[in-house]
Amino acid sequence: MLVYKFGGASVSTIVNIKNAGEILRTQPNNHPVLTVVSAIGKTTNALENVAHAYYSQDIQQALDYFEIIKQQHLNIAKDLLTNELINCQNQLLDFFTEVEWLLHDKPVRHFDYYYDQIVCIGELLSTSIFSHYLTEAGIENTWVDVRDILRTNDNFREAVLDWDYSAQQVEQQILPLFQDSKIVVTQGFIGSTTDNESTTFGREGSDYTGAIFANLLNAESLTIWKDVPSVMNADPKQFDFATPLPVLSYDEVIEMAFYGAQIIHPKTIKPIHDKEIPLLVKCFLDPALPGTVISKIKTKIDTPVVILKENQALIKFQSKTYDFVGEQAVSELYLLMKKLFIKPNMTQIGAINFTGVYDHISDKVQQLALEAENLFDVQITQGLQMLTIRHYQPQIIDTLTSGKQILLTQKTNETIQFLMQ
Ligand SMILES: Nc1ncnc2c1ncn2[C@@H]1O[C@H](COP(=O)(O)OP(=O)(O)O)[C@@H](O)[C@H]1O
Ligand SMILES: N[C@@H](CC(=O)OP(=O)(O)O)C(=O)O
Repeated sequence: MLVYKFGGASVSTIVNIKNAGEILRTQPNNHPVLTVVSAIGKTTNALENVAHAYYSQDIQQALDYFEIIKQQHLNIAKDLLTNELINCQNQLLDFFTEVEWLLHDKPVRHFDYYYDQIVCIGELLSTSIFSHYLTEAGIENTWVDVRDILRTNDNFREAVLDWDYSAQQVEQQILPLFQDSKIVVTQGFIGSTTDNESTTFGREGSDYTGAIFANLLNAESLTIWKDVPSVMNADPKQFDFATPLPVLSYDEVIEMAFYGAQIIHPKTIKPIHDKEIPLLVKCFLDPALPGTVISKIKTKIDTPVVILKENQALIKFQSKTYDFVGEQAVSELYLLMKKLFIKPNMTQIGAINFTGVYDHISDKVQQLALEAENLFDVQITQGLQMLTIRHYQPQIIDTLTSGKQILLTQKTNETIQFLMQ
């Protein structure tokens, strides 16, 4: 059993969808493949706009945004399909109706609940189109609504998997499907509660879904198909010195992901690490390239690995009373962060202040600052960059920090970090 994950980029155009189909058709040894697919291109961002417009009760704006998404998907289906077109359109229309019904109701619950009910549709649409395309191309497959399989709690936007229940569903519902066809197509990123409410695992969470299925199916490997030749020592879109890393250990990749390397979602590693399942990162544009093999084997890395995170916000929490910021104040701050599902990328503590650096997800950062104002004087600095260099050398530090104002630095034997502007 193999698990393949196709991200938004690998199904973003007609050519890419056909290409992903060919990867499945020509997959060596004709293994059964559980295929996890993300929303097409940047659909999730577009659906986020629908959710925000809806929650601020600008219904017309929400419907207008949604109309664009509908047309984009209908156009892709029209361009891609002939025999399967009607079946696919009918399935798409059912999903559209689900969202439109919701958009006509008044919001009475928390934003994160509505976010998940709306945003989950991206993966349902993409998999419907992809599965119908495979059928049309003569590649037998079965489409599955992953919300019938992956059960989560109701932490909307950051749902936690019920492993036992989901394992049962995989055994009872997924495994028998492979008797009919070698390929099962399902959605990344989404799940569902016991009350059949849709949930999501956090942005870019489809890699995690791939890892969940690899674990539950005891897969031979998990392959994540990307638009780059492999995992590299930096994002090639940001740095032209980026070079491929052909082999990596789970330990290295979990650190890279933790520090913000956009190539793999941080939650992906644990489920495959626990069953020692290799993770292959391969290029969908050229499947013959070797890509990167990630496994438990420790490898020495000679080249510095660079991660640059943009859009960071520094929040300085200063004691209002000139009392020390001790364990009581720090634990209250962490409880607040837990409540808001926001985690610091870097922290520093002084006598009368605590400093945290966060991804600037606007609603969360503002809310944290606002709620912390009961306890601290709060000051936010936005628009910062966080540079992390693993296996650092003096020369690369000089090159990458030259001309920058450094606001914070942290250093261990392996990793150096700079918050800069
Ligand atoms: N260390 C890295 N090595 C390779 N690519 C990286 C790295 N860090 C970030 N990237 C970026 O990750 C992108 C692919 O990931 P992503 O866009 O999330 O794909 P998808 O949405 O298809 O899963 C690449 O285009 C590349 O710009
Ligand atoms: N579509 C979701 C989940 C995801 O993982 O997407 P991608 O595989 O394209 O990063 C998102 O954009 O957050």
